[in-house]
Amino acid sequence: MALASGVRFAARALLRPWALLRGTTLGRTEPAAGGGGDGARRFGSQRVLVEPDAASGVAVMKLRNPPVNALSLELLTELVISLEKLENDKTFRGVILTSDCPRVFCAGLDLTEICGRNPAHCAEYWKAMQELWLRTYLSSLVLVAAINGACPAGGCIIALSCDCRVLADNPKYRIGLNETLLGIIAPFWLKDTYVNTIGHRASEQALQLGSLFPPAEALQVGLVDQVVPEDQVQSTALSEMARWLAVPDHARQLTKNMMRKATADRLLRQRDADTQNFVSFVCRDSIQKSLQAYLEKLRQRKG
Ligand SMILES: CCCCCCCCCCCC/C=C/CC(=O)SCCNC(=O)CCNC(=O)[C@H](O)C(C)(C)COP(=O)(O)OP(=O)(O)OC[C@H]1O[C@@H](n2cnc3c(N)ncnc32)[C@H](O)[C@@H]1OP(=O)(O)O
Repeated sequence: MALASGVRFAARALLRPWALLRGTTLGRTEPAAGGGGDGARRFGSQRVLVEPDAASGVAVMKLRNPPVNALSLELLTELVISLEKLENDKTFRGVILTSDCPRVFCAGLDLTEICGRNPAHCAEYWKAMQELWLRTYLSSLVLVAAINGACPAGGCIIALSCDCRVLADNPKYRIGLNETLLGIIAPFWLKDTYVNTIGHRASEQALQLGSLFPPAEALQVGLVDQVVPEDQVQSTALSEMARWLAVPDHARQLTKNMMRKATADRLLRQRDADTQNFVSFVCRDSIQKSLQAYLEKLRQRKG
């Protein structure tokens, strides 16, 4: 499923400089750990490790931005570029998205990218976040989230943009859009993604409360599709992938597009306005103070 040509062009124009300037070593290949079947060769970049298995047409894409896979500008850029590379390689039909960091799938936006940063940087950062959501939400590939750690806010959005979600049964691995607890709010396209997944009333309540659901509740509300013991997350994700790949790609992709295009188009129609809203919102003194206080609280937790 091709993204709107405008988005594709924008993505290339938007991302190419970062790929060059941000010191990624895209395209570096190395033998996959444990051989990986027919001599599969891992590739990726500094913060995203891709383990492709050409025989099955499935790649595992691991977020590798310790300690918590905070969505830095570099990680956002490298995720989009790695996903685009897999989409352009017709060998691959599905991607399992998971974390290489212990205990955390993804901590959401890297708050240091919007705390104390100038409006121009916040705008650049938010465009990269929009791009990652558009790429994952509309991807022609089957995307399965193997959630092997905490998954708040932006991490939850990445998981929700996948076609299905498998969560490790660990009460510390909570998932949800907790923005209100930071004194901020989820933009409309995060809200739309939530509503499309768990329904309006559940989203209305969870968004206002900033709910972070433990596995059993996440399953019950429909935020995840399966909850399994931690050591079965990857194997379960593979089984789920096989179920989705049993469907002819073209029919599945057209159906996915039918279900998701209206939501994505809503952002595409007002992408600049959304960026301006984001910048003017997060650059407010009161919001900056909230975010700084939240970051401080995070840092003190370890003390
Ligand atoms: C009226 C119209 C308005 C229009 C509105 C327009 C739209 C406005 C949009 C505004 C933005 C909306 C979108 C937001 C989405 C987000 O993602 S916001 C980020 C939310 N993320 C979180 O709340 C997660 C915070 N982190 C944690 O809860 C925990 O770190 C963890 C559970 C993920 C992991 O815990 P643990 O393993 O114990 O690690 P820690 O010791 O907590 O952290 C280690 C280290 O990482 C730092 N860190 C953690 N999270 C982040 C982060 N998100 N960003 C940056 N840094 C982070 C943490 O401070 C520690 O740092 P030090 O090692 O102490 O330096």
